[in-house]
Amino acid sequence: MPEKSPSVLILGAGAVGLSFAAVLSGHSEVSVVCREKHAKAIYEKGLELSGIWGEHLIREIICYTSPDMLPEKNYNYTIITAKGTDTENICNEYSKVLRDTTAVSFQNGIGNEDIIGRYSPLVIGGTVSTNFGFVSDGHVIINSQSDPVKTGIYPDIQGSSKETDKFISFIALLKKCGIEVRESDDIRAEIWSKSLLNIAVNPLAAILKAPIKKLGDDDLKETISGLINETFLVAEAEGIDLPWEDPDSYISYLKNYQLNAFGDVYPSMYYDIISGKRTEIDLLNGYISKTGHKYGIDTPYNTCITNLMHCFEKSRRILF
Ligand SMILES: NC(=O)C1=CN([C@@H]2O[C@H](COP(=O)(O)OP(=O)(O)OC[C@H]3O[C@@H](n4cnc5c(N)ncnc54)[C@H](O)[C@@H]3O)[C@@H](O)[C@H]2O)C=CC1
Ligand SMILES: CC(C)(CO)C(=O)C(=O)O
Repeated sequence: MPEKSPSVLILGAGAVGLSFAAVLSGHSEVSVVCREKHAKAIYEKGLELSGIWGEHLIREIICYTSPDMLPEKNYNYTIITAKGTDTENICNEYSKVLRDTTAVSFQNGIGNEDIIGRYSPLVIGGTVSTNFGFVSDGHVIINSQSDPVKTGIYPDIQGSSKETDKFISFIALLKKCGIEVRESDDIRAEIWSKSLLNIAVNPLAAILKAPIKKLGDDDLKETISGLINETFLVAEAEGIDLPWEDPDSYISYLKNYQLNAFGDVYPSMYYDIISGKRTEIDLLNGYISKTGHKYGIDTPYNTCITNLMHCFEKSRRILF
């Protein structure tokens, strides 16, 4: 069979990475770095994808479970979909690959692209406002979505024409595979905008063991306002141009649109907690707390929720 072009490697392929692998395999040669249990299931029965991005069963996915298994090869694109807590570690393990590729982050949180930029000559940032989960090993499901994928050259579009061409080809590939995508000339602002949702929703849903729609409860109004107000202040200090005029305009959008778009599903942080894993709190609320401190901005809500999540992480690890 002739090799499909371009070549894509997905590093840290779990719910998000395997879903992208399934759809990208239509028009590219996809390899994934994943855990043994998924590799085994994919080789036995193929990679299965269900849900709103369509039903797929793909047999030609190449799986690797360690750096020494990778062939000597320059991948056109290397997409990182590991949790933000694992970004540095996975970049380190796969640094040889990252040296000669365009690296893309499809992760939550603030700071991943800065880490990846130390390993790769060109970084494309991305935000994904879609809910992904597992049916079983090697079988992923996409439940709901509030926005298209947004991507842009990180930190801004001031790249060379060669870099811009690589970015344009990447967008074209996503579109060809049927992924709804918007290009952004200010991906930092997009990452902060997407993080507002995760900052407001993820830790509270994890602590309350509640689906996303429950975050509209009046009892949580003050807490969510506190979290978002502080994030707006820190964003301003960082020179981030958020697309909402003020915190209340974003909170209306959250309540009237985003909470309903996700409804009954649970955010990724909930699954981290119930499976006893570390969460991405330090790249979200923890990032606001730490950066606020740098500028002398008080962030009591974000600091409190970050500390609570750290305690919760520890106790869940003891319980499970
Ligand atoms: N699940 C969701 O609905 C959404 C998740 N996100 C974000 O996307 C990112 C990925 O999330 P998920 O796919 O849910 O996480 P996941 O935990 O399902 O997948 C990450 C996978 O990477 C693997 N991994 C980590 N380090 C590795 C290494 N060194 N070698 C091999 N495998 C390694 C993990 O074992 C795991 O299987 C996170 O930043 C998350 O916040 C964004 C939007 C929605
Ligand atoms: C968009 C959302 C809330 C989808 O589940 C997400 O980013 C997450 O789960 O972390």
